Amino acid sequence: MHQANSFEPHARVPQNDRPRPLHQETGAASVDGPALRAEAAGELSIEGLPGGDPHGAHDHDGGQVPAQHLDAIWADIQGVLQTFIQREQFDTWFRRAELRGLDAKTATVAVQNGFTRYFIANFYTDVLERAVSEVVGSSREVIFEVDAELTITPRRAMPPTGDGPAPPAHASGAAAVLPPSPETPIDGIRAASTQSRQRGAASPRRTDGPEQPDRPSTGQTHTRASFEMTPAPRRHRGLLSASDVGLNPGYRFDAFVVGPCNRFAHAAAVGVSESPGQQYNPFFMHGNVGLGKTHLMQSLCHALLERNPDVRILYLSCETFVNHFISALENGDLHEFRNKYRNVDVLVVDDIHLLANKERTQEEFFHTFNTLYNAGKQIVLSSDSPPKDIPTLQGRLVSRFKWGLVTEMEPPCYETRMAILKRKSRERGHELPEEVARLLAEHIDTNIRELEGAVTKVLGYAALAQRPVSEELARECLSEVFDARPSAPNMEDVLRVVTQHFSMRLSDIQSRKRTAAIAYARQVGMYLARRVTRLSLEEIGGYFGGRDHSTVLYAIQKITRLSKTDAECLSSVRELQRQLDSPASR
Ligand SMILES: Nc1ncnc2c1ncn2[C@@H]1O[C@H](COP(=O)(O)OP(=O)(O)OP(=O)(O)O)[C@@H](O)[C@H]1O
Repeated sequence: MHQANSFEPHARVPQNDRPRPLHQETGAASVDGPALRAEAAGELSIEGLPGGDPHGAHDHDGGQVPAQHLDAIWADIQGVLQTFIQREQFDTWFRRAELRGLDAKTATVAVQNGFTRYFIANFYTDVLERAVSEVVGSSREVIFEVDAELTITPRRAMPPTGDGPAPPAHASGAAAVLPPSPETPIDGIRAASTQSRQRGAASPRRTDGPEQPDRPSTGQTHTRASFEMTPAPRRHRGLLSASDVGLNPGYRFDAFVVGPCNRFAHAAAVGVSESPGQQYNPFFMHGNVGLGKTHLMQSLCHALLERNPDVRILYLSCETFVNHFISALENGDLHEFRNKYRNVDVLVVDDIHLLANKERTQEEFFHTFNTLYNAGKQIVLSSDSPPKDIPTLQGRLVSRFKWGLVTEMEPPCYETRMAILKRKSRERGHELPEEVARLLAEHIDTNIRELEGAVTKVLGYAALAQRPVSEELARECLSEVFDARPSAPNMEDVLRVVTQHFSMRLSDIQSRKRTAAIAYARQVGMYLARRVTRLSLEEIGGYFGGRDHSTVLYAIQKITRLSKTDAECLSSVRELQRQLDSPASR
């Protein structure tokens, strides 16, 4: 059974591969590349920063950094900011901002409106100043100015809108050339949503819209309109251009290996593709990462488009929906936003669990859902957990998500793993020897993406080394899978030892409850999480019921203090730390 929810943060974040602040990683990084860097580093130096200031954040003239360097410096500051805060927060508050001035004492940051200034000044000054300090090498007071133009003009230097925080630039400046991954969007549409958001000119603010009834007036299948395609002949057939992913040509039903773990979801997806907007509406798939949700959703889209190339499919991540909505609110473009989302035949939203804790967006999604549903349009959703387990999801959305078909994708059984391994190696032009397939299937049992990665690695390694694919070779190149090296403790371990030690339920630790005992256990957990993982304060807060970074910081400070003065606290912390350090006790 899928159990991810209990140990997952409210927003999914990578644990161990977070980019470090740029100066720590490389000592020099810039979107503008080595030329600017060399010029700046060569000419200028800054007090207290060994090796000089990579950006030339120091000038010859009155302490002001020359304007032509500000964009590169800001791009780096944005990169560091993205390692401190979650991407949605970054996108909301900092993506459009610009650095307008930098001298020995201050950094002047322009933002698009007074509300943003108020919000950043009140809630993000600390992180912003830390990021500035990390990049320029010493602290500056941040001063804000408002520039309404930023609402509509594109940023001069914009960090990439990828799947995660902007990766740090590497000192060498040489990017590794990798083959396109099967998950690489093929039509480059991903950036379009951001651009269109920036293009949107301010128009009169309209935050109200026609409300939809809370439930269809009678049974769903009778009252909804039947599924009729909106006649919209288009030059480019495929997903609507507001989609933020392209369809991977390999993600089709016939490339999907069916086993007991996914048989039901597969059958339902085929059913939806054959009669959209009917019995499986909405179609809600949930399961852990890498189990084939995206593959199935995209197969469904391919099949729909093959049947009718004019079908209007909007396919996007929940994050994009949230960002578009916030942007529409800011720009007073709600009307256009609603037009876009409510005039489709099929709405596919990946990672709908990201609606957690976003009240206004949930409200908007509720109305989008109702409009489409009542018009007989198909809604397809994927999530890491079932509707009822998505934290703070409004009851009316939970119930709507259950109206159609909710299905879980489970980890594949051994036979399915074997079949997938063989299929993936055949797709790459090789037959995996039986004993190698067995070895991989025995050791990689929870994530099909990892299974696929292992095939790629083994075949690639064999080709490079010009050796036959064998058990020995697989063990050699997948040492991380086979070596029984004790792994570093992760959040799951922290939560487990803390709940056991204090005899508490995980749900209590993650709840809003503030009784002294629960709050104390929670604080000890946050303290340990900071010591044994590389997660940011924000991320740690996510695992403790969505607490913010200042709550986590407070907890860490409190337990640090207490463990110096209170013997009981010290003994608890020591015992828990011992358990976390010893894999056998975890
Ligand atoms: N049953 C399957 N048959 C063949 N390939 C599969 C199957 N399930 C998953 N895969 C492959 O595994 C990889 C990961 O699958 P996918 O991206 O669909 O997972 P996901 O559940 O959407 O994960 P996430 O939640 O991380 O987005 C893809 O390359 C996909 O083609």
